[in-house]
Amino acid sequence: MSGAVLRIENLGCSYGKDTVLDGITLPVMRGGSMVAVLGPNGAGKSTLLKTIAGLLRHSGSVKVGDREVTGLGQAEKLRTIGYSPQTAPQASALLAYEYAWSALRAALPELGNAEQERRIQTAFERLGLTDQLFKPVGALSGGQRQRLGFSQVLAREPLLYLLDEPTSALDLKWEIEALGLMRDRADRGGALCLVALHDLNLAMRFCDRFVLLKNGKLLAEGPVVGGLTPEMIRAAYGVEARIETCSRGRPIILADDVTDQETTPRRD
Ligand SMILES: Nc1ncnc2c1ncn2[C@@H]1O[C@H](COP(=O)(O)OP(=O)(O)OP(=O)(O)O)[C@@H](O)[C@H]1O
Repeated sequence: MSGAVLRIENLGCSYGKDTVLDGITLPVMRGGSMVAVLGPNGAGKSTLLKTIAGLLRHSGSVKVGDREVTGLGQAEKLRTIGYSPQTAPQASALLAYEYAWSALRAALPELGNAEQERRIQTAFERLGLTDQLFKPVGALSGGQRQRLGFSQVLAREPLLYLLDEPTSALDLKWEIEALGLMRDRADRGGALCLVALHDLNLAMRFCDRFVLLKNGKLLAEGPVVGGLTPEMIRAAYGVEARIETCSRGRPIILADDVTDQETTPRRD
């Protein structure tokens, strides 16, 4: 594959009889971009990322470079696509370092020991895990475990990152560090990153574009700054929100009230 280019056309995906993605067509996405995948619970964000990762059968087309993702072999997929699921690594007796190293060895055996070690150490340093190297995965905190899962993907240095809520267990500092790292991979490494997020302010701060899903359909897409509007937020989430400018000149979203009658408890 020559570069990080992703083409999605008329994508559909079902679980049994239930259609959960329907007719999703997106503009071509290229390396250097970080795209927020947004939408309420159950909108289809994880399903979209899993489908792009080639993990689910689908209709329509998902092309990574000039190849259908379903046509990529396992080794090629692991080299090209870094998919990080919503759930952090399961507790186990493996040491954190063994966990990361065995995954990297399986994905990129051609790297050799020295380069594998260098990449893992770099990823651990960037994610503040150096002190946890020799701890069993089961002895890590939830946020440390989530960072460990992320380190495994970072160490592979793929062209395409698919991160499903990578900050859900992280504290304020590590939210900024983790998404800053991804922004850096896009800006300086030419990677393309799709990241499912619930925090719209993190999306506004780190991503350049967004894809907004609702009920498995594309509600809107575009540049985050100027493109994501209070009307879209209301339509997607049933929440009244304002977009204001903070003292540093950055846009900030303030959520005021739930407006969706179906999800507002009656008081009478
Ligand atoms: N393995 C599965 N089998 C059947 N239905 C599923 C499965 N996984 C997800 N779904 C359904 O598909 C729909 C989309 O789920 P998905 O996990 O993609 O949503 P999401 O936008 O990532 O949600 P959340 O914000 O809650 O993580 C939901 O209605 C969900 O119930």
